[in-house]
Amino acid sequence: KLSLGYYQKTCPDFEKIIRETVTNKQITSPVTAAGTLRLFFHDCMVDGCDASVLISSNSFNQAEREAEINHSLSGDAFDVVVHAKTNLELACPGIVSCSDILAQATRDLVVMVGGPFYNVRLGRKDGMISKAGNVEGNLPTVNFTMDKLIDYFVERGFTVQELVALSGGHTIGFSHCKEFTDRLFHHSPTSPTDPDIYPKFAEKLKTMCANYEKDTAMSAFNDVITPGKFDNMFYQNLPRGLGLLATDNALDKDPRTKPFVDLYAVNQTAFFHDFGRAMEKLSVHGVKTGRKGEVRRRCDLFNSINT
Ligand code: HEM
Ligand SMILES: [Ca+2]
Ligand SMILES: [Ca+2]
Repeated sequence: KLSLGYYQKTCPDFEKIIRETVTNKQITSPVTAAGTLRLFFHDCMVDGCDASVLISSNSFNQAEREAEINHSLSGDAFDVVVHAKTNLELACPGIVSCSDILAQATRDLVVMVGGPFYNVRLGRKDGMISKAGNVEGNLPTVNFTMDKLIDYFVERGFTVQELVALSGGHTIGFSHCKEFTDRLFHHSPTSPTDPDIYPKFAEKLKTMCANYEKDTAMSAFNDVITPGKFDNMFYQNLPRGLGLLATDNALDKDPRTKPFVDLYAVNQTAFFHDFGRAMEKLSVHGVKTGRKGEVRRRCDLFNSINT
């Protein structure tokens, strides 16, 4: 029920307004692209791509943002959606859903930092539920075994190859120390540091994260070589011991995923093609249309709360 031309008649400047908004935002805050890509993933995997992740909590409802894993979502990512919504409400009030804004903004930001163009079909409605309790178990974490990670994606309709391609999202952005300190300090009784990590890289990370329990803001790039550029460097890093997260490193070890890591490391065109296809699929994951949702007036509030 979604279509590329959904707003052609009702909001002809939709594409232009989003493109201008994200361009301005990404230039002033270069972390926006990575933050928005992760925000979109966290939205789509919890109750579909319905902007449920954007809802603010109130005294009656603990929204998805309150879930521990979502505390580290980027403020700039929420911000770019709000800016786009404001500009769109001025041009065509009450027409464009927040879930469509997030999907389209994510694509434009991926393209802006060098990634592939892919089609974003439009016509999503915004969800009417956002509960912190729905988040746990619906998003993957770095302590997942490869069995668990594969099950997680396959249960949601994604293939192992799509798991590897989507993990390439970690070619941009960063992670806080607590996401990889187990690999630095508590790997095993005989070797506290994971021997898979290139030794000099491990030393740098250990110095940086030495006080991670107090200095909780400390973080490292997911792709140390080209952290701001969307490219296939993420896959080239893995066999060199430059993967940051345990789950990313594991992609290069497991025989089910390694062939795709090897392919994407030598063939950026294949990566871009597969990432684009997988993003098209992620972008329609569990979408709501018709009366299953609403077009929110404000992206952080259900309409019922304003009336
Ligand atoms: C495969 C399972 C995945 C796991 C276990 C995982 C885990 C993580 C973790 C722990 C962080 C660091 C968060 C922080 O400390 O702030 C992160 C960041 C990020 N993730 Fe994932 N992720 C996964 C899949 C994905 C997918 C499918 C995408 C998108 C296609 C994605 C995009 C990102 C981005 C762009 C960042 C950087 C965010 C920023 O810089 O603000 N991740 N991920
Ligand atoms: Ca959602
Ligand atoms: Ca990169």
